[in-house]
Amino acid sequence: MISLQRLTKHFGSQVAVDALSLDIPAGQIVGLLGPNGAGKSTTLKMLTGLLVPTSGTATICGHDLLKDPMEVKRCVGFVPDSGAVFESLTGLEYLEMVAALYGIPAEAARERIRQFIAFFDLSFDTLTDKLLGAYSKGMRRKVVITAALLHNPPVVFFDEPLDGLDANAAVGFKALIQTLAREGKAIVYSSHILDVVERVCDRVLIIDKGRLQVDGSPAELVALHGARSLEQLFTSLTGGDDLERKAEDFAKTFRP
Ligand SMILES: Nc1ncnc2c1ncn2[C@@H]1O[C@H](COP(=O)(O)OP(=O)(O)OP(=O)(O)O)[C@@H](O)[C@H]1O
Repeated sequence: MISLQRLTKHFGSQVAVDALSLDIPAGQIVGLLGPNGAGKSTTLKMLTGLLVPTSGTATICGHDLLKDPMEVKRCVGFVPDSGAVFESLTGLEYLEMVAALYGIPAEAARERIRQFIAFFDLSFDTLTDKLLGAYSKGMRRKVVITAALLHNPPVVFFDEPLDGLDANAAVGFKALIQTLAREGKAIVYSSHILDVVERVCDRVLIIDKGRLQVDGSPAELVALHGARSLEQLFTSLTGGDDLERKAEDFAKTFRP
């Protein structure tokens, strides 16, 4: 359903994403992990048409990213880590605008929006009366997730989706993506919350400096590398050795 073929992005002389090649079938939840600056967001931005690759390409639902960008956009939903929205619209205005852009008829859009606000426990009054600029971070996140799923895309990319969600909403969200995957959607989930990734994802990709380091199920990878957990595997692969000693040395600098 998603196929990357040597997907690459340079920013000047810096290689942010370095010849990534992989395939993701329908119904799979894939965790995209990597340290800060590894190239995760850049990869997702290329796959959603927000950044043009320097070389390589990808196909999504059979559509080539470079040759067929509009078809690709129809097939994907994206929750970016920025959570940026039009702050001077109400939540409902924003969602209706997104629905109109995807060509969803107004009545069907209202019904879908109603289902999402019930799921996320948002009040309809908040959605109609308050401008998005006045929403809390978590409320805004719920609206952005709703917007990404409104057109029922077969492929969904989430960049740190739990950021700002309270514990109840996070539990609901995890159940939601597992249900979406069972219905056949391919889901790519970029996050730093490793224990959630370990529990929710069928497959984990760890990238570092734009290159794919490992690819497999969490249990497989942990066993293969003789690690105690995904977190330990992650720190050993991505240069996090000696973190406790470094923390102690750093804390010492605050001593009088
Ligand atoms: N628009 C840009 N212009 C120049 N450099 C960029 C741009 N966007 C990203 N980069 C660089 O590309 C590299 C990869 O960044 P990216 O945002 O993809 O990392 P990330 O894995 O998502 O990191 P984080 O976990 O911190 O969000 C970084 O070194 C970053 O500074």
